[in-house]
Amino acid sequence: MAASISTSFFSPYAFARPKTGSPNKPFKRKTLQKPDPKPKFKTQTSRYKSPPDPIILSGSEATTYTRLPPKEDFPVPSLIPSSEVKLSDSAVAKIDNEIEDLNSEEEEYDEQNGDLGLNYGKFEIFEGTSELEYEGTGVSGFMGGASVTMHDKDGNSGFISEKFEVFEGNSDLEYEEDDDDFQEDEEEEEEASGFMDGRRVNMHEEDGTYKGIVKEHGVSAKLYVVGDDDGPMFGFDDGESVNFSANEGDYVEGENEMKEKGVPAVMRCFDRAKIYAKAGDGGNGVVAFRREKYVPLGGPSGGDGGRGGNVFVEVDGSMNSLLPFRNRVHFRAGRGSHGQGRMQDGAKGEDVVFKVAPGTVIREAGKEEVLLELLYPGQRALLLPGGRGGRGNASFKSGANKVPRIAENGEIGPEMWLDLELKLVADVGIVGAPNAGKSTLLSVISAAQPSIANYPFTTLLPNLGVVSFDYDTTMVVADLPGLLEGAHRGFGLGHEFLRHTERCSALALLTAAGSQFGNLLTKGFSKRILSTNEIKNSIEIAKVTKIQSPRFGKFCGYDLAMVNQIHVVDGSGPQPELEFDAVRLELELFDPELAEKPYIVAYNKMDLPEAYEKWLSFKEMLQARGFETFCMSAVKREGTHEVICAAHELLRKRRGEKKDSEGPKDLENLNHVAEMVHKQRSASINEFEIFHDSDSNTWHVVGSGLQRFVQMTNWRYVDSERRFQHVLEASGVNKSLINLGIKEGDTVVVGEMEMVWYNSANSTGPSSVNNVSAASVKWAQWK
Ligand SMILES: Nc1nc2c(ncn2[C@@H]2O[C@H](COP(=O)(O)OP(=O)(O)OP(=O)(O)O)[C@@H](O)[C@H]2O)c(=O)[nH]1
Ligand SMILES: [Mg+2]
Repeated sequence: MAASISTSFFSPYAFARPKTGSPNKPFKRKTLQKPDPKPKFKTQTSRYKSPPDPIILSGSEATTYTRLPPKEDFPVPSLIPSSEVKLSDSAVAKIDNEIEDLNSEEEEYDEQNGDLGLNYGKFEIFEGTSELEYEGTGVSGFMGGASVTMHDKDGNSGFISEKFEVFEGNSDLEYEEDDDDFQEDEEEEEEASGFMDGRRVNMHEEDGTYKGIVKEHGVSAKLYVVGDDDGPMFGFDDGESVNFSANEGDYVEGENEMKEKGVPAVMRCFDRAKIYAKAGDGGNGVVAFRREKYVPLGGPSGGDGGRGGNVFVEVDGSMNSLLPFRNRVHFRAGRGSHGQGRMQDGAKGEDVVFKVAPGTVIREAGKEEVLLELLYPGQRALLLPGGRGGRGNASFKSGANKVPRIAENGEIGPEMWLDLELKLVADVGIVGAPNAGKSTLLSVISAAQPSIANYPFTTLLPNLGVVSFDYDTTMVVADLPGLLEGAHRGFGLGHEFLRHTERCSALALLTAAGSQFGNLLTKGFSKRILSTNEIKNSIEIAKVTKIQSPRFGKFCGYDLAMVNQIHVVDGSGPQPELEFDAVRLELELFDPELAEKPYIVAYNKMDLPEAYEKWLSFKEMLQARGFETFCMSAVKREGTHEVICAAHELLRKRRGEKKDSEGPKDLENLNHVAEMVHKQRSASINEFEIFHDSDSNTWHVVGSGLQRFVQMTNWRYVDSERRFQHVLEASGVNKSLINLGIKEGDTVVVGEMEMVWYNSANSTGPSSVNNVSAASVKWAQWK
């Protein structure tokens, strides 16, 4: 109450008015220097992140790829020169040698022809592979089997003929224009073209901005470029900064970082996304009075506003990538309805739920701290709670004030930019003996490019690939290191290894054990098969290691339950049946549960006569044991489709079973983020800090409780101002300001309100609030 304020000699008045309340005075925005009293959850940091690790040729890094399903008519170079293939000189192995030859040849060529040449580094950026052949003289060569026209030194003639499919034969990037048009455009309007991520884009001028269209996976994205011809140019593609330069090879950095060149957006967005979530604002309360015949003095009847909608995040077991977030970035819950007369409260705002794949980690954008780690299908977390509805005047009725003319605004819902990262969990693991053709299979069914070579242990770390059946149906397949002797490859990799395998559960388990085998082997068991006991010991050690790393253990536990297997058997081996049994035994010894997971058997290398001959007996043997077996030639891409269809069927069944049997039971309470947000926002009004800006004589009162109070105060109502004065007094703000030496005429800023300090002693008296305000208040302004 105003009277209580008068007890102090320096009785302060801080007055506030909304900007609309001052029709006569011009609205002025005041620049405040410090501090920044921004609400905690409005953090907006750069949308750019450090670039992903470059893709390298060696198979020693865990890599993730995705692409559309292989098409029969896809223009891939024939790798098999004749019907019979000797592994030692198989075409796939040959490519490695050819790359080496190419490198040396290329250097020679550059030396001889100073001004024409092949820019090897340039090709490397396209997904890091180098199936690149050089034809010799002239200005053309071959890459991935497609003709490539070389550039001259200026970089302005020539381009890769055909479409972007030339890059490893699997990218669907293509230009809008065809080549001929492109050449013409280039001559007529040289400044109207440039390079984005190494690709030339034709631009046209429109309203002073250069615009162009880049087509990717059949979807065209508009590219806007600003800048001048001399300086670097920056482009924006779907609002995202892209590297764009006038000259090929120039590198233009984005705001904070550079993008990985040549990687289609689909791949970049596969396991990362940045989204915006905002909970709904609360509805406003209203001031209303009951007016009814025969009911004199009906009393206040303004209802409360409805609560804003919440933002939930839910794990969807059928998702295995974050690609859907390419289409939708903003998730806003509905706002609560306003209250109405006759004590009618507003309706609650609509909730919004965004779904993520199992294994998704959520962080506040730009921060390291993990907010949520969502592993299990069905898990649901309240991420942002909706804003509280404002109270209507019926709620302010009290013995002292039976006719309250006050109602609150609804609380603004919290908002947050979130970084999502998917720590991928494989749906299917390809297991088998070393050299069985596991990596070859993965390379054929997905866009993954694992190292393939005709010797055991080529694969040291898991490779992941996404197999797409259509745009909606995909599964993640992991190519695992060879199982039998692959164990001893773990030696020396230690925890580096674990870091990489974090994303691939099944593998993680197997290889963790492997590294222990490796340690044993180095202790003198080298080059001989371990005894069962030794293997069991190793497994125990491995399990302990696994448990020591909580996250690792968590993923392992989860993945183990999820992973199905494609067991690839090398048909060309001396005894495929024995090889098959040995791998099963290994799995069983490692973890009986793992061995019991559903699997299909794929008998590989059917193109080789020795495999073909043994196929029938192998099939009969497995049929007798009740297994369905497929035969295929991974290299020739024959029979692989049936294998992945069967694997997918297995997965589908399993997902169905899991849904029925497990469901989201015993799920831990994941609402801690919402609780944290709520706690921060509803801090007590007594918790505040005061900062003084002596240049402008401004006092900033910063405290989330007070700021929230200001935001929810509806200044249209007379009583609001009195209540606000009371809060300033009760919270101790006035006292603190006096102690700090505030002087008459100084500015006080609380939340969105700006007021002038007034000493009541100089005024007509504290009780006449209205008079004082008329005489002294500088109208409050919204910042
Ligand atoms: N003829 C023939 N050769 C194949 C076939 N599939 C794979 N190969 C060859 O077998 C060799 C081994 O293939 P990879 O895919 O590296 O085998 P892997 O199982 O991944 O081997 P590790 O990673 O060492 O365990 C390579 O030389 C392949 O070219 C096939 O269907 N037919
Ligand atoms: Mg391999």
